[in-house]
Amino acid sequence: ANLSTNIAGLHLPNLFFNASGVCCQHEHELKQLLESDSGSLITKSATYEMREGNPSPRYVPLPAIQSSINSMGLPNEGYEYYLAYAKKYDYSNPKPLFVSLSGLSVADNKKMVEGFVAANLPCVLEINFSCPNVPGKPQLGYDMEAMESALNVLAPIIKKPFGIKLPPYFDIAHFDTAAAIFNKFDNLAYLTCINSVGNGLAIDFETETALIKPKDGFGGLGGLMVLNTALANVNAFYRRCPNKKIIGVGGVTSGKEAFLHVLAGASAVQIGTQLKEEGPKLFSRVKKELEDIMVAKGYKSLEDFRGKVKTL
Ligand SMILES: C=Cc1c(C(=O)O)[nH]c(=O)[nH]c1=O
Repeated sequence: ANLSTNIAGLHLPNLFFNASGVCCQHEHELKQLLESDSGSLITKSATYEMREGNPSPRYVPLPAIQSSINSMGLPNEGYEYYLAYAKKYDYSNPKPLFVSLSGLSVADNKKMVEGFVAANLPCVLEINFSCPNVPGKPQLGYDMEAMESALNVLAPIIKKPFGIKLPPYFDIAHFDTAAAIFNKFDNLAYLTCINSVGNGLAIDFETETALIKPKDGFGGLGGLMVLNTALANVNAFYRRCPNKKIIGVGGVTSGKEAFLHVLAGASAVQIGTQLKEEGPKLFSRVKKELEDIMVAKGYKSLEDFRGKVKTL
């Protein structure tokens, strides 16, 4: 079975990679991804300046439901660290490099994008419109006008194919409005759906206390509990944006959920919570699981079933 795929004009040897934020803030973590069975890798969302992020505990697994809650607060080494990494990356490596940028303002995103464009590197830029955990900063992904004006600034500067990281939407009208905006930008080559489901609250029954420290315990939800919201967002934009690819993320713990993401329309699949809990050896497991599923169902490539979810 062939698990290869193409995003933004680049070939990925297999469709799996990390969700931005997991196993990708520091070079040694990115090296682990390079040495794993992932098909690609993406860096932790960068801000213009380095950030420590929110106070801990700020990530907690919810093992009973194979999920997690986080309010990391955008800890990262600052965009120049990731620009330096992208400059010395070996692009003869079969794994393409994706770089995530999450500026605290459009001006910051513009400065970071200009830095990468000036360097003229083969890496793919992904603009994160959906960080739910920066206190006092409403996420761009839920402000349609702000998202469109940010794209009007950034898309012409980037020129090359790029992607955006989207929050989950929960209303058909929002899928319609957002897709209409995205379809205005030809070099917006792909959409990554979904970021964590924002501002959930996990409470410990025994101690009667919130599990994470930032924001009174409010944080982004990930893992199996967000799978069906993720599948809906992948399929909603797959149907509405025929000229764009969709990267599916949310709830992938095994080959089975990855299969469902491709059935919903995903061209690549990212893994966050399960990668955080299991480590990069996860990629060997889910690859094998998906290959076995495809053989059992008689599919030879992802194209044989991508987007072919049936309705009643
Ligand atoms: C980039 C910040 C993000 C963070 C974070 O650093 O808190 N957590 C998420 O679940 N999604 C994000 O996009």
